[in-house]
Amino acid sequence: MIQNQPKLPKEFIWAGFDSMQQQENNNDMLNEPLVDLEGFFKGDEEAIKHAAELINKACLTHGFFQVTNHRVDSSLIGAAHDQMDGLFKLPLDKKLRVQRNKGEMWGYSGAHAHRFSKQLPWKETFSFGYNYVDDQGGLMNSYKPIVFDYIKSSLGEDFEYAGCNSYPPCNEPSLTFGTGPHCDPTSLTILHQDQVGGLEVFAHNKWQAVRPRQDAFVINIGDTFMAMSNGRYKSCLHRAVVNKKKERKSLVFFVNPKEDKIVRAPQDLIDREEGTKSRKYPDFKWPHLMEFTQFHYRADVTTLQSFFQWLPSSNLP
Ligand SMILES: O=C(O)CCC(=O)C(=O)O
Ligand SMILES: [Fe+2]
Repeated sequence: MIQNQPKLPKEFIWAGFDSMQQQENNNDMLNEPLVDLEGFFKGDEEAIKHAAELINKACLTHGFFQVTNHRVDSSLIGAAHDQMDGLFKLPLDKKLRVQRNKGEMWGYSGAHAHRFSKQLPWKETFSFGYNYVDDQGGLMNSYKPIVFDYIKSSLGEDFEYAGCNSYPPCNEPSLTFGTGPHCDPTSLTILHQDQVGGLEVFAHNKWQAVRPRQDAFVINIGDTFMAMSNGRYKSCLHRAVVNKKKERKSLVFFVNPKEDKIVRAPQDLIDREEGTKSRKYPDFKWPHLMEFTQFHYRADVTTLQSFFQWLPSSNLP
């Protein structure tokens, strides 16, 4: 297994990459808003207004916040982590039976080696599709109303997929990344991390660590939501670093528009723009951005610009 090697194999070395800055000595903690949803669930108007203000400000600046009192039972979150732990502990030959091959969206993958040849991420992942079924108050049902309504009302039934990440300990953590710097191509990403820590967000011109909170879900804006808001809401630039001693795990849930819907900022939002009132992004459909980021390009800081350059040549319907 990769983590047992004394020296970092060269495919995993990201040194020289611009965004390595501050990898070592990164003690800054992000002061992201922690949004308490208790008042939202109780219908307390003042509390809802306050939560909306916090979220709005976070989305305008760095696209990242955490929510507490989300009403997802902690035992359910614990059970999801237990299941994930069990998956990663399986012997490699069993994991490889569900290997995610080139051109596929789902399955097990070690370092995404089937997609990239260099600057591999120091992680293992399981990716799977998720079809929403009413689970009578379970995990998905509980947070769905909060974050999904806007996307649903403007873009129809959402399409979702999920993943589990495991970042093994690494002998030379400052030379690599668990997940390199990127913005998610998604509409929204919802993540629950264990207590090890390693998620970092680029905010106020520096990389800042996200304090792990067992009781919170991390929410971040992705490129699709940024396009839908005509660039007002920032797609969150983030990365995951690794450490020498501890394995870290995260559960991640991606929310996206339905395949046939056109991603386009609403006209009334454009009308409210100052100055030229122009659209900042061409129209697109989610499957095209997904195709681009899954099979042609590793999501990074400039995914959207690169996508719009690629799109005309893609021959997609
Ligand atoms: O594991 C993490 O904290 C980040 C994962 C991530 O950014 C992703 O899967 O897109
Ligand atoms: Fe991400």
